[in-house]
Amino acid sequence: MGFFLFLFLIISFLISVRLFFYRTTLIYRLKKWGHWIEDRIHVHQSLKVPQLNENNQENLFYRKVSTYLNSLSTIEDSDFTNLIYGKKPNGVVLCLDDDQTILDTFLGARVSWTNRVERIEENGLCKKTFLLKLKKKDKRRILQSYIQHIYRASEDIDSRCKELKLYMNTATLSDDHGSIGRWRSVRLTHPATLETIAMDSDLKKKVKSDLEAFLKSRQYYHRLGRVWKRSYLLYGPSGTGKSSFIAAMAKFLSYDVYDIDLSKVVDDSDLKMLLLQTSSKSLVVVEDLDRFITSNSTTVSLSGILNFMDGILNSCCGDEKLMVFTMNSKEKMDPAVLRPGRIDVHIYFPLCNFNSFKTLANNCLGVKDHKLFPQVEEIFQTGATMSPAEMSELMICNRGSPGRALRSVMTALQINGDGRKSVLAAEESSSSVAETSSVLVMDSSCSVPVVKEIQKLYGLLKMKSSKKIGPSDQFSGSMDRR
Ligand SMILES: Nc1ncnc2c1ncn2[C@@H]1O[C@H](COP(=O)(O)OP(=O)(O)OP(=O)(O)O)[C@@H](O)[C@H]1O
Ligand SMILES: [Mg+2]
Repeated sequence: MGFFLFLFLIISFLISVRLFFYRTTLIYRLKKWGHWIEDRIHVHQSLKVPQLNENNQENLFYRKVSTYLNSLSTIEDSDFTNLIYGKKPNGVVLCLDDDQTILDTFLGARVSWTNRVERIEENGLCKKTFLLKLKKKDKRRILQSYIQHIYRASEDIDSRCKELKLYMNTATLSDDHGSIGRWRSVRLTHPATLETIAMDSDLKKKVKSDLEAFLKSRQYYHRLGRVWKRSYLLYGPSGTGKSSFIAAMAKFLSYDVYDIDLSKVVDDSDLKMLLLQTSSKSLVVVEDLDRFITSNSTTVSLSGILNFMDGILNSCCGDEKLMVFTMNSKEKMDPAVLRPGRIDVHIYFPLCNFNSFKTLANNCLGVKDHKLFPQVEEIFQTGATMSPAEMSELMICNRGSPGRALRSVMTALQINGDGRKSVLAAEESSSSVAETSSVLVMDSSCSVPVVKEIQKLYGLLKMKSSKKIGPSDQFSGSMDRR
């Protein structure tokens, strides 16, 4: 009995000591002393990573080390650190303080980094250096792979926090800030994401997984001896979300967008030059390709465009590229333009159906369900439809009252419905949904003239509704329209 009591007391004592160590900073202190003693026993080597090289130019490795160190979990656990406003909205990042040291471990070796900042009295400038200290015995074993690890990790972080850019080609060479050769850039601020695009949910999933598979297939493309690129054709009536989808794709992939305006391209070789000046991990976009090809409104020849879409030059302008072309209709297109390899994925953007209406109602009005939904569904069943652009603007104009917004959508659909029925009946026979291993095709009915009719009708509706709505609604109701 006495023995068990003694054992119990010993165990309780040990648990209390352990709790005491962990609840206080003692364990932390002990670890620190342990490291201090270990550091005195081993021979260390120090390596400097200066911010500037001998020509006073930026040492890019310094920036990579900085990104890497600021992402380490040890910085979160350090005694003190700086909180700095980050690139992402509402994002705050941790940042090493001057002369702060943090620890890192790699392949079982412990290394320390010190953020050395020397102030130069004469000119008041600072000389910044990262000082890497590691055991001499670990140096040969880990240094090479540790440097590669820092490179990879910082590039990964950079691509995740990257600010996306939209490049547009200019008619002449530009030396403005943010320009590269003939490309001029602005921040890509389009708010569309794949989630906000009203689109058949299965198709959206297929596109997402196609994009994800593309991102992972570097080895595959290289083994096949093919350029790591994929081409998409987005086609459908005006206002169905093709341009918004491009912005959403760019965000999903974290790629910059190079938007080529063919009317500003002088000739075939000019088009080649533009392509050569694009970087990898980008989306190269040509909007309204059908208009340029069928109306000869560009000085670029058809063969120039075909070579641009799938020529030898593609292999010289950086890997990992998506090419996206938009059209209202592909009917009058030369089959050579659409052949696999030039276009891998065809995505049709249809006018609204009940499902896309629900997505738009959720986006624009924050309404997931409403008592008027069954009536709207009935109207869609009669074959009435309109473009998502028209529908979302009707909703935005009336966003103060979801009921009024839905009624205005219903009225627009009803007035238009009779006219569309005959069009849809004629087109239904030709509608199909098909998919092959490399090509996604979704065809259904569309007719641009009808969209124009709705635009006229929409003008009338807007006038009517603007009489009832408040000043903010009137403002958005008078938004510029195509
Ligand atoms: N499928 C959609 N889902 C969500 N919003 C959409 C959709 N289609 C259009 N819109 C809205 O309508 C507006 C116009 O869309 P967008 O410019 O992407 O159409 P488009 O197909 O590129 O038209 P165009 O052929 O005339 O260039 C966008 O601001 C977007 O908010
Ligand atoms: Mg567009």
